[in-house]
Amino acid sequence: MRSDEEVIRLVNVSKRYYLSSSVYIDALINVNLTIRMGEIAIVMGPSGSGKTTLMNIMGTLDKPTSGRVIIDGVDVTDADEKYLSKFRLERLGFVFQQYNLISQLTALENVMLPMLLTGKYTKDEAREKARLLLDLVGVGEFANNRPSQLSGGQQQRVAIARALANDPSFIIMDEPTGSIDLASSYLILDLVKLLNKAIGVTFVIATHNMEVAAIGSRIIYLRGGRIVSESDLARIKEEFSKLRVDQLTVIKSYLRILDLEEKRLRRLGQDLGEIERRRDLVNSFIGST
Ligand SMILES: Nc1ncnc2c1ncn2[C@@H]1O[C@H](COP(=O)(O)OP(=O)(O)OP(=O)(O)O)[C@@H](O)[C@H]1O
Repeated sequence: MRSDEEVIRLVNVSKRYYLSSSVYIDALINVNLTIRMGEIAIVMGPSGSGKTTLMNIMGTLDKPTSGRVIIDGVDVTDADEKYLSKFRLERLGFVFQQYNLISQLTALENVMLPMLLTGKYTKDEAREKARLLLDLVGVGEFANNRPSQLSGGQQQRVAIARALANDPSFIIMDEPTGSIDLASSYLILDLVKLLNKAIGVTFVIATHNMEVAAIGSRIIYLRGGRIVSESDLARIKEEFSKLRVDQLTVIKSYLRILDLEEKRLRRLGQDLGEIERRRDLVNSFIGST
């Protein structure tokens, strides 16, 4: 596969959910989208904007009501479930918020399973590759632990190793850091970046989290089932980067507090140096903005 090659192409994809014979929700409306090899594509948007529906369609877990879905150059729109489950196993990797590891199996066995299911690996080959994959994601020493004996971040890394097992064309991640602490989240994000840069793994990641989004090479922003245009995206980025507090209100209040403190210190006959220092700080901050 060449590096500019398309791994996903959606052509006029729409998805309508019927709640009754006459009431429906358009979860996706005429979505056209191409994801190329080597991208980290981020899917964002408000709750209910269609992210999960889009991810499920890209992962061949759901079918569009109309439009075409082409993965790895194969039009899978009308493919049956038997074909699709083999297709998913051999070509796609999935990492979910809740890890979805099999609780009765060890970390090693969880990573071996997708390889064994293809029938293309002997048990020894699968075991050896699974060990290497666990080392690669930094949890090799926990190979024989069951998921319940691992932290959330460690389980997520096992899930990434499992997703890599059959060398997928791309990995779909749904809120990959949603259930883990901050330190583990950074590890996972660094790992995703490294896998992308060093090994060229393609990722499609749905998230609400701007820190996750920041590792992306592209943001696909959904609103009301439609992809928001690139020009709107600049505005959305600006919205995100805006301070959520009104700077002027904070500064004015703070200056009033300093006035009050000054009065109090004068009353007590104390040194005003600290008050002056703080005023200078605020003034230099105002001067810099
Ligand atoms: N199985 C279903 N039956 C009926 N309506 C559905 C179904 N799945 C999703 N929807 C509706 O389709 C729209 C898009 O849902 P979707 O789950 O794709 O959004 P989302 O962006 O992933 O939301 P969130 O961020 O809250 O998970 C919503 O209005 C939702 O209520």
